Amino acid sequence: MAQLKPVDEALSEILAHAKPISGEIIELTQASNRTLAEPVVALTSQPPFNGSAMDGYALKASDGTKGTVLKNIGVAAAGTPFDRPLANGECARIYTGGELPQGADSVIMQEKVTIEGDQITLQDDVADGQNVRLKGNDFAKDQTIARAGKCLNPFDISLIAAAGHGQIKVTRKPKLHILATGDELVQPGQPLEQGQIYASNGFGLTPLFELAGVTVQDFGVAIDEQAKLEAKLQAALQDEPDILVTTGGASVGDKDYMLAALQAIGAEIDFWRIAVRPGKPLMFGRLGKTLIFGLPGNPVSALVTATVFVRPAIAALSGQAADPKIVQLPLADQLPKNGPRQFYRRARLTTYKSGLAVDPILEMDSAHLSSLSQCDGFIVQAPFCEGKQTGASVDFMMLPWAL
Ligand SMILES: Nc1nc2c(c(=O)[nH]1)N[C@H]1C(S)=C(S)[C@@H](COP(=O)(O)OP(=O)(O)OC[C@H]3O[C@@H](n4cnc5c(N)ncnc54)[C@H](O)[C@@H]3O)O[C@H]1N2
Ligand code: MOO
Repeated sequence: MAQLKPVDEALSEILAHAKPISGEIIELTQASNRTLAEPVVALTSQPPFNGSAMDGYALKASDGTKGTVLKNIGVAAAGTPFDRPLANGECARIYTGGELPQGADSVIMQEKVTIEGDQITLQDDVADGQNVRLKGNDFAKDQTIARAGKCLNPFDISLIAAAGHGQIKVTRKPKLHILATGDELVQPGQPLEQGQIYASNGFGLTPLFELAGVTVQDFGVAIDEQAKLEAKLQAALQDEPDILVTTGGASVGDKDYMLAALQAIGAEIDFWRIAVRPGKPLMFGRLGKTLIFGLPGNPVSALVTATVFVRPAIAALSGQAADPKIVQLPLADQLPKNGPRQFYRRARLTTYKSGLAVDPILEMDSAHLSSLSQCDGFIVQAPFCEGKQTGASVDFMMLPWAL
């Protein structure tokens, strides 16, 4: 058998073909989890004026000595500025978010004054600039506030709104099609006959990919006949998705037609079989602009390889830096040594000596879904690496929903 391709080599080859796709303008309300196609530059300074951080009185710091009596000459409310400049010995009532009147440079909280008619007496000293948010202290007009390639989270979206943008340019959402294979597969909800199992892969892969920011269409199940598989593949490729993901038929059994069927319809296969566990028979190829991932049928293999190989490709197509989110954490238990393939070993987050740690799950079967469902991520073990003792540090690929 040909040498298995190392994981890093396979990933670099995949990423070399996953170039960022075109951009489109969208409403900011639709921006969650979308990736910026260009930097966002502030249309205004934030705050746009010198404003108060407290409900109280705007004054000149030169008048701000404890015991001073000031005359209150008006109100500066948020949205309704006070239009007269303050003279020495004067103050203005101001609310949080109100613009400082001209001449004022400081604010005293209302709890720190006593009031009598239109006069206030300061109960504390006031420093220059106290309780004032200076214009542009958050960001300045024309400042870049978010970089191209940033996948937008809710906090980013508020920032962009505060900078005045109702629309932004993001990369188009990649389109991803899924096709399963296997005579034995039955949709959940249907009765199961002898020898059949439920088709579970598409159900996990769809949200896994959607969380990564693509639009998914599931083309169902192809039966194990090469001509029928070719027809199904052609249907799934017809409107040129950015990615096609198949599961099953990737190994060497007489009914494993995926490689032959992909070649027969004209796909160029870049590689088949990787030194990865689980997921050895993974194939990667291309047809036109579509990247094709032939994942193994075993459910754990399919979901792990989708995480390790397909998600970075989605990130790259979306214009993001591929970021596998690997962190170093101590082991909460012993870790057995590894064999010849890079192992993505199921593991749970836990605590060890009152810090965050990972607990390896010993189940290794690539069809065992309940252990996969219990894991928070994968300990990444290089080929042939030695076992490790409790407390030793390991590389951990955290799943997006882990914490
Ligand atoms: N002689 C060898 N046999 C196998 C090798 C090998 O190197 N030599 N590799 C093994 C490895 S590793 C894997 S992984 C599997 C992958 O096989 P296939 O990709 O051909 O997958 P299938 O045979 O189609 O299915 C395997 C298993 O998974 C179930 N399955 C398939 N699709 C689904 C689905 N959509 N939902 C749920 N379950 C699914 C299927 O019923 C089988 O039980 O090959 C090993 N064999
Ligand atoms: O690679 Mo297979 O997924 O080990 O069973």
